[in-house]
Amino acid sequence: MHPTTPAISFQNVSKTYRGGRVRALDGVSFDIQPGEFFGLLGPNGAGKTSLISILAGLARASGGAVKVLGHDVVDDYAAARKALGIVPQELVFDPFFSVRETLRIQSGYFGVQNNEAWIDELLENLGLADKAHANMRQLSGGMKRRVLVAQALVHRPPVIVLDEPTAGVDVELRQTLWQFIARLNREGHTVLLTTHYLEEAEALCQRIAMLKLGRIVALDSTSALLKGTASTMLRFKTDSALPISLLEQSRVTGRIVQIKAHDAAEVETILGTLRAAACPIEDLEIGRADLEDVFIEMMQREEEHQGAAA
Ligand SMILES: Nc1ncnc2c1ncn2[C@@H]1O[C@H](COP(=O)(O)OP(=O)(O)OP(=O)(O)O)[C@@H](O)[C@H]1O
Repeated sequence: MHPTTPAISFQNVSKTYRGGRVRALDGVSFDIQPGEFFGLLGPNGAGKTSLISILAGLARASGGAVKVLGHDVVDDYAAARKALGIVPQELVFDPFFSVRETLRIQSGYFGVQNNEAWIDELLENLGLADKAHANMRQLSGGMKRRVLVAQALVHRPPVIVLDEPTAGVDVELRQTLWQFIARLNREGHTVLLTTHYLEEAEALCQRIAMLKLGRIVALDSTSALLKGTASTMLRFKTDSALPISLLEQSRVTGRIVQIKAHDAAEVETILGTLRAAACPIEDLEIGRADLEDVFIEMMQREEEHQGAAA
């Protein structure tokens, strides 16, 4: 393999449904480099599942190409699939096999022999060691999800794809999972994560792509994305209407108001404006903007852009 071959390459990928009436992906292009921990974020319906399904070979792109370590997911399916470890959203298992049997079968599927030592390591690291002989149907939802992760990793894939792996998952599993995935990433595995938990993406991902209505609306290092936005956020509660001059930069949810500021001087100006307008505020907090703020800002910008284009 050439050293610059991307771990995953999306090249002008499009996907339409219902005879072209629904455009789920519209010219998506980006590369993920070997060893990266990459986040793919987007609101419901953005196209994340469509993109991951095409990557996994479960769906066909309507246009463009996807490659895994240089292997086209259609023309060179077996090689591309073997390079991928995909942790799906849905729990699908044969209920009659034990956990260890499930993992052995999956190893066999990828032609990996004598895999017991790695299976033991997976069971240990995912907190499944005492469940090795339990039948799948006896496991709780959280335990089943751990087996899904083990199953995805059983053939030691260089590229790991986690599709909303912690949706509805307890804190303990989230921690166990992230420790283990972070270790695999340090050891050189590439990780692609789709998540709704922005704090997870912020903590784990080196680069992030934001998808909206089938298009990439932002793609940058996590730190650059955070820097590109207003760095400070004022949060407070009020029962009064805000001064008009502050409305544009504010987000109001019931009594809770969040106002973006670029620096300390702007914070002072905002507080001065509130005072001058005799707008009483409670529970003032001044904090750093987080990825959620960036995300909302990007999504709003895109909406304005779409509005202007229409
Ligand atoms: N089989 C299908 N038939 C018709 N439309 C579909 C189909 N699958 C997805 N879509 C549409 O394509 C768009 C993208 O959906 P997709 O599931 O890829 O988004 P997503 O980002 O994964 O959303 P979520 O976070 O809700 O899973 C949506 O408008 C969705 O309604």
